[in-house]
Amino acid sequence: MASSSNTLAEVLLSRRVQEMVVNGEQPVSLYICRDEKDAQNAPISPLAPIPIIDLSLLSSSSTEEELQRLKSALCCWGCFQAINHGIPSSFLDEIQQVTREFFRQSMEEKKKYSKGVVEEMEGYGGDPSPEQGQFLDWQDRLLLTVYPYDLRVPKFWPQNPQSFSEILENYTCKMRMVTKLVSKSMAKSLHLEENCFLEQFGEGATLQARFNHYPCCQRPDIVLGLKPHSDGTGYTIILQDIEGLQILQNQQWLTVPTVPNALFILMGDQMEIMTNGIFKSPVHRVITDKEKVRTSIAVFYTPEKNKEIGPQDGLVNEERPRLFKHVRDYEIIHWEHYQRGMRALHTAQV
Ligand SMILES: O=C(O)CCC(=O)C(=O)O
Ligand SMILES: [Fe+2]
Repeated sequence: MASSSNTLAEVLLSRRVQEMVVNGEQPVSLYICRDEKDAQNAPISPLAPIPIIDLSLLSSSSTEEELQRLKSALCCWGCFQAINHGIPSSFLDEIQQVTREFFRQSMEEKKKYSKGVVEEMEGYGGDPSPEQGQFLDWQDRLLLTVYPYDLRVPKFWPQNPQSFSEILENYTCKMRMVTKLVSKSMAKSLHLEENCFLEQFGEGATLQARFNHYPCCQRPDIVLGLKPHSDGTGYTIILQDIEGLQILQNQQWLTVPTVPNALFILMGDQMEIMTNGIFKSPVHRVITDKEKVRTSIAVFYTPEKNKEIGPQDGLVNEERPRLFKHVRDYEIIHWEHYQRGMRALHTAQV
């Protein structure tokens, strides 16, 4: 049975944050993540010196030097800024523009693509209501499965702006190219057969696009755009327009800088499992801002449904004993933990 505070969460989640902002409403208690005293003492978050990797140096005749820079980025940070990925900057501008246009439309138009409040993941709205005691995120989002094609749910694909679907189709092709190159390069950087991660992900590996809209918030000191979490994916490819994303490194929150035309690529828990703990899946969050609206597009790359994944053979040996079991559909257990404000990685440990 739903508790009273869960009912309140459901009432709040049936409304859009964007609507509350337009009505001049202040965030109510369920959006508040910390008390004001803690907020006053919170240290400022410096920019994170996240390595920049030139993807053009990784294609075909990969240079060993760039591969080792990639490996080192993923061992230390679990993420990197990918430049020279082959996607024209004009196209990156276009997909960001059409995302902003989607969220600028009337509520009536956007609500044609509404998801259910309590459980449904895909569609327009907020994430399903978390467990009691967990706070809500100051954001609205549109989540769409884009690959494989037969898993798409067309009723959630916006008809307006009219170019939305075509641009997303094109972005899906580009993301597939990026995942192939990055998955192969990660394998090569660890001196493994180049297709080994692609084989673990499987032919039917899924790509989901999450369009995040973070409206302005009058209390950025106590309200977050997205709560701290690691991703349950294999890995995630993020396009951000302005700063706001932070990663936790040595117990300190650091801001991910915006690098012009870069894709920010972040390991999820399943890559940490497949690399037997060599690559890290970083905890991250999104902060809010009083004056600036933030838009990001996160593409989640996740192993095929029902497919078992586990530490790659060449990465388990006497010096490096097996840290993780084989798992299947890990993202489901990840989500159950996420809703309780917990990480799920320990459930995969041996
Ligand atoms: O908005 C962002 O930059 C990150 C979003 C994110 O972490 C997520 O959707 O899982
Ligand atoms: Fe995330």
